[in-house]
Amino acid sequence: MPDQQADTRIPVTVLTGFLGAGKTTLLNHVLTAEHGQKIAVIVNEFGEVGIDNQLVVGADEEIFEMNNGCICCTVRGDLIRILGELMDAKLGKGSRRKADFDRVLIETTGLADPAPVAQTFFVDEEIAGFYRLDAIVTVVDAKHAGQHLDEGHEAQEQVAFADVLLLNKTDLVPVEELQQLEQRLRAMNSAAKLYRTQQSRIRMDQILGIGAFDLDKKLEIDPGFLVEEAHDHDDEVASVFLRETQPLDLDKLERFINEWLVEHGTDTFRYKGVLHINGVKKRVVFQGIHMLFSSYPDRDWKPDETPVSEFVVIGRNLDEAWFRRQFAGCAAVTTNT
Ligand SMILES: Nc1nc2c(ncn2[C@@H]2O[C@H](COP(=O)(O)OP(=O)(O)OP(=O)(O)O)[C@@H](O)[C@H]2O)c(=O)[nH]1
Repeated sequence: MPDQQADTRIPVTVLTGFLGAGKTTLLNHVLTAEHGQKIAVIVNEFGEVGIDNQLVVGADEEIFEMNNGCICCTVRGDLIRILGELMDAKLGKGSRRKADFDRVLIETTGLADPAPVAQTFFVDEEIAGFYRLDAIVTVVDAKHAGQHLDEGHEAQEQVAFADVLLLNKTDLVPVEELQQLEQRLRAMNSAAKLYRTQQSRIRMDQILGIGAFDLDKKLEIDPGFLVEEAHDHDDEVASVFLRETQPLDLDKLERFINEWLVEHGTDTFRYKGVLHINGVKKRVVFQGIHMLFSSYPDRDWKPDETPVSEFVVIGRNLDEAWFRRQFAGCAAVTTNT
């Protein structure tokens, strides 16, 4: 491993983990922690419009969104472009205003295979000269990981490629189940550091600046790592994006979601949104993963924002027309807020 002290390249942390595991929660910790570092963030979401960027704590200017596909395939060109622009901004070149940052954090979609993202830092010469991949941090949802690892190739790749595994949501499962899951994770990846977490809380020095990414080890796991182009995705997973300008009735929304989940909970990986709810002055954040969902008032709508509800559902066998009808049907009779 190269000497980290002598290496002046910008360290990059790739944050992965299956849908809803706790990546954005971790990102928010990193952005609010006292580490005295300036961090440029690149967020990639599955679906046309990002919800996550609205849920990341007050760091608007540093967030670069990539929403037109999955970071590991269709938008890898975008990733290279954004990294190039950031590099120019740091060096004071090009048309962008100068930006100073000490490290880069990339939050991938829950459906991304981290290998091609990591590959970017080795195969593109300019990128490799300026950035150093520090670590791949994978957040694992203790409640749902069993199912995700049984079903999908992406969740397995995310664990196999991790340098640090955060076994998160330990509050939701009994300790015996945690131990079994830990054994399963260890069997898949014995080299990664493994920490149990709640709300993705972890010390910054356990995930940042750890110099953990070791190319030789990754080549042992995946000998084609540096040359692979295509990889399989679960093609059946799709997303539906819903938007409504009329204020919504939250009870109606919860009723239709519940109705859907009775039959489709297993196939519905993730649903989340920022909502404009009738009679509520604040934005309402809605978070759902399989059968578990909750909503809470967040901050007031800003004077320059037009309140609107945006909601995304990600899963298999989604009935888009049904969702559109139901969502539109949640528009409430307006009361003054
Ligand atoms: N009970 C419990 N819930 C948690 C924990 N960590 C995160 N959550 C909740 O899980 C939900 C998903 O968390 P996120 O941080 O948005 O997950 P994510 O991985 O960014 O989700 P995607 O970007 O959609 O893939 C949110 O409602 C969090 O508040 C935890 O340790 N315990």
